[in-house]
Amino acid sequence: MVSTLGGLQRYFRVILLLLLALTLLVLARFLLTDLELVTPLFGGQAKGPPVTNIMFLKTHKTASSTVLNILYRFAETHNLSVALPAGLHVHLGYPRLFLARYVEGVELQQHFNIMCNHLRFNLPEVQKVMPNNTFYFSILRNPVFQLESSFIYYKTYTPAFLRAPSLDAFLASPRTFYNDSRLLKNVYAKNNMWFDFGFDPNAPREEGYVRARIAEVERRFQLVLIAEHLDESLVLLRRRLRWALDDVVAFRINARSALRDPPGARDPGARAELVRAGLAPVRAFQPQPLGQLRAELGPRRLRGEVERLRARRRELATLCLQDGGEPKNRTQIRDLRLRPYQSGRADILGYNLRPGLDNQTLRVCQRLVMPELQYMAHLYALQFPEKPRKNIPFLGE
Ligand SMILES: Nc1ncnc2c1ncn2[C@@H]1O[C@H](COP(=O)(O)OS(=O)(=O)O)[C@@H](OP(=O)(O)O)[C@H]1O
Repeated sequence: MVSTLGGLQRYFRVILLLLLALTLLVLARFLLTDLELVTPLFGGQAKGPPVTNIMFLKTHKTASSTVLNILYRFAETHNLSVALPAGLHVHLGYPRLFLARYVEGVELQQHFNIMCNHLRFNLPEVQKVMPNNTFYFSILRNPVFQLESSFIYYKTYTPAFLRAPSLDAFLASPRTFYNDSRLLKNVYAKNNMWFDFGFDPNAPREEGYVRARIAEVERRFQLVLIAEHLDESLVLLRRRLRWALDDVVAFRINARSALRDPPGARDPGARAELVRAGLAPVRAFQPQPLGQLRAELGPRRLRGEVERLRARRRELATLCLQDGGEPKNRTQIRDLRLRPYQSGRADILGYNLRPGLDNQTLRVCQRLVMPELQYMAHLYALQFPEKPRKNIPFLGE
């Protein structure tokens, strides 16, 4: 009887200890989560006012219009000056190397807060326009996807693409179609991101040369976003710029309709082919925004931040967009101010807004979906009311 009692006591003690351990575990987990909730967002982040002097090197076909929309909205909301293309131009001199004189009003106003339109990077000239404490960042995309996007978008403009019957044919034998001598029109066909950074896309593929150029980029650019991990990249951008969540929430701008995609470019052989053909020294860029973020925030917090960003985007899509945010093709977009510029063989998608939005909501929603050219023209009119408006011809189609 005594031994049975002793056995029961031991049994209950073990159960009690297990329960205690379980309670502690639950409590610890709760406390940890709770701490994350109560500590200010991005605890450990350098404190200070939001960063407002920013140079974004907008590379081609890399989700850069989505980032541009973020910067335009921030500039407009905070009444910041933007280095916009002069006169009726829509680029800052691209594909020529950037010169300060391509910026409207540069002779009157020496420095601007934000520079983000397409340009070919040329640091000394950029420095004439941007303040010393400017935050420099850019964006890169997997060169295979970038080239696929570029091929369709510039199909009817770039000689190398014009001559190629299909993307597969181009990838199988790029030299058949690409000609160095037509560089300025062929920039979209070879190492386009490399070219945008101001480098020579036809330079010999020497390891030392490539490494030296990458070191230059690393010295100047505080951050390089990766299109394939855009949400994580935006979390990191927000952290660096000390911005609010809504400042970096954006819808996908300038996407192509899937119906017109040619098959083939995404097969694994295509990448090898691209690299073999010398089309992608950019592959040597290996920035690690995800690695940096995981180290800074920890994987659980990073997941939480990305989820917060996505949840807010879903919320805004429900608030602003027709049909739950389903992108629309050019014929479906009724408001010309919201119809994106169309190019080559691409069917570039945009959005319709929900009818019946009140004025304040309409303003916010319009800006979230306003295509790049229209937004640039809008900012230009605000910044230079005395100048003739930018002419956006396709609006009249
Ligand atoms: N959020 C997000 N995530 C991933 N990818 C995105 C995103 N936003 C835009 N995109 C894709 O980027 C392509 C358009 O790039 P750009 O805006 O840089 O084009 S442009 O040079 O300004 O014309 C275009 O690629 P393709 O659809 O492959 O053509 C867009 O779909």
